[in-house]
Amino acid sequence: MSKRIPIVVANWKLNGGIDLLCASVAAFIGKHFSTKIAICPPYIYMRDMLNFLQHSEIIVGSQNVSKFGSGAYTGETSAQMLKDVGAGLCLIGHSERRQMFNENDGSCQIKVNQALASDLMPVLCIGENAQQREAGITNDVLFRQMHDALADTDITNKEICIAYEPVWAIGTGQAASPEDAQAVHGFIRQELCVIYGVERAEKIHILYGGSVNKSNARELMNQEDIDGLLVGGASLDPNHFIEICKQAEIVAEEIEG
Ligand SMILES: O=C(CO)COP(=O)(O)O
Repeated sequence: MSKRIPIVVANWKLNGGIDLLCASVAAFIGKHFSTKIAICPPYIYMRDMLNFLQHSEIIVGSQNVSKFGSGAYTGETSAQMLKDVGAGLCLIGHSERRQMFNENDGSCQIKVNQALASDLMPVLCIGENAQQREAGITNDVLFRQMHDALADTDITNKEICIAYEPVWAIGTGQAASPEDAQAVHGFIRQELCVIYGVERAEKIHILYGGSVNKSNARELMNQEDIDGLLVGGASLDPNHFIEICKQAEIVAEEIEG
C-alpha cells in the first residue's frame, strides 16, 4: 500500500457546465475527506468553483497552463494567473494535448518550470500508447517523457506530481491491472530517484489514470507506488466521484491509523 496520503484528481476535460459545477459543489461542500481531492474543470469555471468552495478543502486545478509568462499570446493563461485566482495545481502534457494540440516533452518541460516558478503544483502526465505497449517499449517511452520534461527542474521547497495514464486505458473502460500499473509506477519511482534523489523521490505522488471507477479504485490504491488517481469520465458524476474518493480515503486512513 502507498505510503503517501492519496490525492484524487477529477479531470472534466471539455465536459460539464453550470449544472455539473453546481452538482459538484453541492456534493463536496461541508464534507471532510482524509485524502486530498482536486477538481480540474474547464478554465472558465475555475473561478466560480474557487469561490463556491473557498471554505472547503477541495483543491481547484487547471487542465493546462501556458508555456509563456505574459505577452502577445492570444488565448493563453499563465501559471501566475492561475496561482493568483487560487488554483492549486495544473495538469501538464495530458495525452489528449499531446495528440491533438502538438504538446511534446519540450513544451512540457517549459510548462513544468512555469508552474514551479509560480508555486503551482505541476501534475506531469505521461503514458504509452497501445502500439508502444505491444512493442514492449513502455519503459523507454516513459523514460524519455520523464527525463526530457523534468530536465533542469529544481523542486527544492516545491511540489510536483506525476500521473501515469496509459493512452490505451483512457476512456476505454479497460484500466491497467493493479499489478501492471504497480510495475510501471515502480519504474517511474526508480527514475524519480535518479532525477531527484531517493529521499525526495519517495515523497512524490505518482497518480494512476485511465478508466478509473468506483469498482477498481480501491485495488489500484492498494499498490505500493500508486499514490492517487486521475479520473476522467467517472468524475462527471459527482456521486460516482465521491465513491472513488471514499475508496482512496480508506487507504489514507490506514496510512494515518
Ligand atoms: O484522461 C483521463 C484523466 O485525465 C482518464 O480518463 P477516463 O477516466 O475517462 O479514462
